[in-house]
Amino acid sequence: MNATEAKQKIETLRQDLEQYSYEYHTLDDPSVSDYEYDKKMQELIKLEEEHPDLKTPDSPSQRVGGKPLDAFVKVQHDIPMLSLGNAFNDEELRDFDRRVKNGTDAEVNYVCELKIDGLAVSLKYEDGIFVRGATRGDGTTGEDITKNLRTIRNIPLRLKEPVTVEVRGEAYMPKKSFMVLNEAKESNGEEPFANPRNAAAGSLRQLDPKIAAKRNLDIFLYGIGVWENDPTDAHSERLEKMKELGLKTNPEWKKCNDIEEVIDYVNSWVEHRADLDYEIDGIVIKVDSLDQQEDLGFTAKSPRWATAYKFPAEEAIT
Ligand SMILES: NC(=O)c1cnc(N)c2cc(Br)sc12
Repeated sequence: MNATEAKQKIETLRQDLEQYSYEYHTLDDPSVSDYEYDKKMQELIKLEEEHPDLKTPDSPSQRVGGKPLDAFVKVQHDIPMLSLGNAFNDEELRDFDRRVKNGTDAEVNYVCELKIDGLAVSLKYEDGIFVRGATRGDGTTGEDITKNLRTIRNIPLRLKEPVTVEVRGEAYMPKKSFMVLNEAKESNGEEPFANPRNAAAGSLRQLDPKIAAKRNLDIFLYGIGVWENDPTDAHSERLEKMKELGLKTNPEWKKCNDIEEVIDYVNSWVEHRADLDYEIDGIVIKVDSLDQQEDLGFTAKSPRWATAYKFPAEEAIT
């Protein structure tokens, strides 16, 4: 096989493997067996070893790569990753709604989303290629944890379109993985993690990507930092476009026409949060229109166009 044929074969294998991984991890609907996947991965690795000039960081063969880091590099977020104001009961949600309506003349629609109890992260894609992942840090400065985030199978190394965008989301550890990890820790005489959030944060702050790769972490993407040629006018459109790009968004989001519908959504999840296979600590409510978000703006710390309804702390998983 000459270099041109090898390049074409490598590209075909990568596209197949990315599609299989997306079907398996994000859609939960694999079209091939693990054997078929592994056979193609071995073929890709062999071809890349025979043609090292064709091995690139976005290859599926490069997910768990490199030796342990000595330390994490600090990174500046182009747009600060802010925190949210809180609401603790229905009346405080109505207060939020009144403040929003005082800040805009148009009719207000909201988007409600589950507030994932994990570690907030930023993923940067340039021309569709995953180039950098970082923790939220203090909102302005985070840590570069790209190598660890690359081990999360639901983070595509290449988007379905060559867009340049920075997306934000929450990396988390599913409840089942948390229990298995803590059982292993306790049987090794190690201190168990207190909760899945600490386990996710502790795993992503490992300097050795091979450790993070074993922690079965997952992610939901829910926001946008910088987006070149952003084609959307509403947050709900962004969630749909992110999914089209191959990014994993949480399926439970809901567009609500008024605050009473928001309150119904919140109260339904107070009752059903234990049914989820991941932990949530509340509901995030956002004004859907991006123009209205811009009109409402920000306080020093938080957007005026969003709030977080906080649940009481959940009983520890035992
Ligand atoms: N869907 C969302 O916007 C969302 C979900 N889960 C979270 N932990 C957070 C935190 C911020 Br800040 S936003 C958000």
